Order: sequence, then structure tokens, then C-alpha cells
Amino acid sequence: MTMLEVRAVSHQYGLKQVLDHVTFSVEKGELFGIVGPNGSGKTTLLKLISKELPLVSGEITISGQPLSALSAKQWARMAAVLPQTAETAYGYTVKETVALGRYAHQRGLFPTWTKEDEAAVQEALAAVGLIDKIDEPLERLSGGERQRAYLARALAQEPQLLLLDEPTNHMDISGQVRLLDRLVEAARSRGLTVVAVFHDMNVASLYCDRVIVLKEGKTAALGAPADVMTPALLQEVFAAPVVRQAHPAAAKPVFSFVPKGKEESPAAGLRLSFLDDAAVLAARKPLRVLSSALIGAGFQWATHFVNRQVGLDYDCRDAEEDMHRYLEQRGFLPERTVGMMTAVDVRDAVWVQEEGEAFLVAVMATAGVGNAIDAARSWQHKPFAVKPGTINMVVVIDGRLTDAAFVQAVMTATEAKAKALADRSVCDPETGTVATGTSTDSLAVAATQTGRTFAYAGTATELGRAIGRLVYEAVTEALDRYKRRRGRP
Ligand SMILES: Nc1ncnc2c1ncn2[C@@H]1O[C@H](COP(=O)(O)OP(=O)(O)OP(=O)(O)O)[C@@H](O)[C@H]1O
Repeated sequence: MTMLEVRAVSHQYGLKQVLDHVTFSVEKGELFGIVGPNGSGKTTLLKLISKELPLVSGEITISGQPLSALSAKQWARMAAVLPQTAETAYGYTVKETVALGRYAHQRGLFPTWTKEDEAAVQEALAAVGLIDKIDEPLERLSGGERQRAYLARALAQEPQLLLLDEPTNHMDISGQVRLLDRLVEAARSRGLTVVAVFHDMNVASLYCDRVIVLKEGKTAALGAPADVMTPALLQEVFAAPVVRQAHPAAAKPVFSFVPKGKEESPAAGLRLSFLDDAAVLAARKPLRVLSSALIGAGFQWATHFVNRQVGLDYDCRDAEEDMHRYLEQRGFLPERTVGMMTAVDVRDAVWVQEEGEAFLVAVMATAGVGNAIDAARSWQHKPFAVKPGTINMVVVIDGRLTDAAFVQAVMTATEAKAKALADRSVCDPETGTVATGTSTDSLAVAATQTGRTFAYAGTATELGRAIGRLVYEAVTEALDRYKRRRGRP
């Protein structure tokens, strides 16, 4: 069922056209977002829907009834508004403020306060988390709390349509999440329709079923956030570079604006150094990393790669916590560090790099093959305890990699490592077949994300060829050093 219909709505302030033939409709129970840069007409649109501004051009209906046919009280029984900046009415308590929302439901010349009124007020206060402030004077609340009190007033109205202008303004992160979760819940459970102006693109993406993107009063896009909020559109509308990524926990896109200056970053400025028990690769600027490492797994931005040496008898049960402590004790920020472990002597770390015309690939590798394993036959192994003794690799690329290129770089590096093991005849001791790796290998692929863009890094691409060759070279040399050291008395 259509709750709100906006058809060819235009608006002018004097000679200035601020809305130009805007058309959309919102279904009952939908959470609909209005987004766009400053001055694009969002608030004006909301004011026209809420009858705060007279509608001169176009048509707006609520539940099929034209706005002009609704009296103020009829309108208030259907819709509630939370404006961008609500006036602070001095002398009222929180409860009295919220109780004003019940006005539209009261009848007769001398309305009485009913059980329903009380229940609606209590429920609205609970929804915004202000029960404990119920008797506080409004002016003693913080900006965020006051905003929540006004929202409670709108909710107490028990509207079918809720119009919000930047509802999470002034709110801290927990207040925002609580409020938005409640709105979604109200939309799903009792069919409340919400139309809200959002400045934060990520909030709009995470919470709205659909959005309209306004640019200079015109519709730039209309649809589900994942479909319409493309980097190209946002870049055009907001005139700022935008990166779109997948949310780590929800199937929604998240957006980051790229600060100026980042583009000009020079090459990574890599340096390999050694502590007593670790090989440390340091970059001058944070690198974007995809890794399977103990610390910093997944996608991260990191400046340091620490390959820590532990004894063969190291107890791996609390390895992550232990590594975290180790990094902190040695002055590395765990949030900016990729941390790996190995039982190999880290002085045998191999460091190779190749500088092509327009890009650079560098690889650090340590190799110990005590746990060598054939991935195709590992199912034949008896369950075994995880032991350190591992092939660890860090592949650094001076270039801008797409997510596909990151994953392909991981594949290319893994295949090249397997080939190095095959060519050095490293065997899985349990199956007697050629090993493809060890049971606890780690890999980090890091990129400067500046300069030339690489869409792919498969074995046939220019980047993939460099990765394959350098990984093969580094792992082969690391295996030889491992063998030589073991051969020594
Ligand atoms: N009362 C008014 N008289 C004249 N011009 C106005 C008036 N109200 C808004 N405007 C202008 O209309 C344009 C649209 O304003 P509006 O408040 O709708 O934009 P917005 O998208 O909500 O902006 P913001 O993100 O800054 O809140 C702006 O250029 C603004 O300066």
C-alpha cells in the first residue's frame, strides 16, 4: 500500500528554484531516505510534505488523500515530524514535552489524560532510552538527549508516517544505533512509514530500504542504496572522491571519502630490519593489506609487518593474545601491524624486489617445512596439533589494487609458493607426496593504493607475472637457507 506519493513537486524561494519536478512514492512500512549535499533541497522537500511550506507546484498525497484536503488535526493524526532544529520550549519537563505529542488524539473541549495516552508516552520514552530523565526540565538535557525527547514526542503521536530531518544529529554512536534500530523495528512490526533526511551516507545505506539522491533540487537517483549509491554517482553529486566497500557484517555497501593529498603519496619506502627474534618490514605510509596473519587478518591498513620467531615447542593455544602483547611490548601498534609467527631463524628471511618501469613488487619470505603438507592429501592425515614452522610471505605492491586483484595476488603467490616446494622436492612426510605448503602458512599482500591501478593480478597479467616470479625466487631461496642451516651442526 502506498503511504506517501510525491508527484512532480517543484519549489521556488523567490526566483530561486530549489526543487524541480521531484517524483517518488513510499510504501507503508518503508524506511525511505532523502540524501544529497547541502542546499540540494532535502529540508524543503520535507517541509512541503509536512505542510510547513505551502505546495504550489505538483501533488502530494498521504494514504491517497491530497495534503490540501487534510486539516491540521487530521494531518497530525497521520503524520509526525521531527524538524532539523526543534525549538526548546523552556519550563517543560521531558514527560510534558512528550505528552504534547498526544494532542492530536485528544477530543472535546476539556480532554482528559487517558490510559492510552500514558502508555503511548511511556513507550515512546522507553524507545528513545529516556525513561530515567522523565522529570528533568528539557533545558537541562544535552543536545542529543533533547533530540531524543523530540523524537519521543513524535513517536507518542503514534503516527503512520514519521518525517525526520537528520534524526541522528548530535547523537553519539550508541544513541544513533539504538534510535535507528528502533525505527526499523517500528517499520517492520507495526508498519510505520519513515521518511528521513540523512547526511551520513553510511547510515542511509545501512538503514534505508530506498533512497532518493537530490542534486540541486533534481532527482539524481532513486532506488535501493546498494543499487543507486554507486561511487560514480556519489562522486558526481558530492564532488568528492568516494570509495565503496562491502560492510564487514551486513550485505550493504559502506562509503568512505578519500582525503586530498593521499593521491600524491610516493612509493612505499620499505625497510627491512631485524630484532633479536623478529624480521620487521616497515613502510613509510600505511599499506592496504589482505592477509591471513595472526594479527591483522582480512583487509587492513598497516605500516609494519612483524615476522616473529618462536621456539619449536611454542604453545600455540593463546597465540593471538600472546602476539598482541609481544607487539605492544616492542612498541608496535597492533592496529597498524600485521603479525606472523615462525619457528624458522628469522635471519634467514629473504627479501627480493623488482622495480619495473611503472611499479614495484617486493617479497619477504621465511620458510620452514617441518609441517610440510600436500593440500590434496591432507585429509589422509591424522588430526594434528598446530605447530609453528611455516612459510610466511609478505608481498608488497606499489600500485592501486582492486579487491579482485588482491584476491588474485593471493592465488598467484600461493601457486608460485607451491611450485617452489615442488621444484625443491619438499614432501609431505605422512603421505610421501609433494607438499604444497605447510599447515600454518601465512600470507600478506600489501599495496600502496597510489599510482597505477591494477584490476587483476592473475598469473597471466603483468602484475601477476612479477608476483609469481618474485615469490618463487624468494621461497626457493628461503628453502635453501633453511636446508643449509639445518645441515649445519
Ligand atoms: N526560507 C528560505 N528562503 C530563501 N531560500 C531558502 C530558504 N530556505 C532554504 N533556502 C535555500 O534553498 C536551498 C535548499 O535548502 P534546503 O534547506 O532545502 O537544503 P538541504 O538540502 O536541506 O540543505 P542542508 O543539507 O544544508 O540542510 C538552499 O540554497 C537554501 O539556501
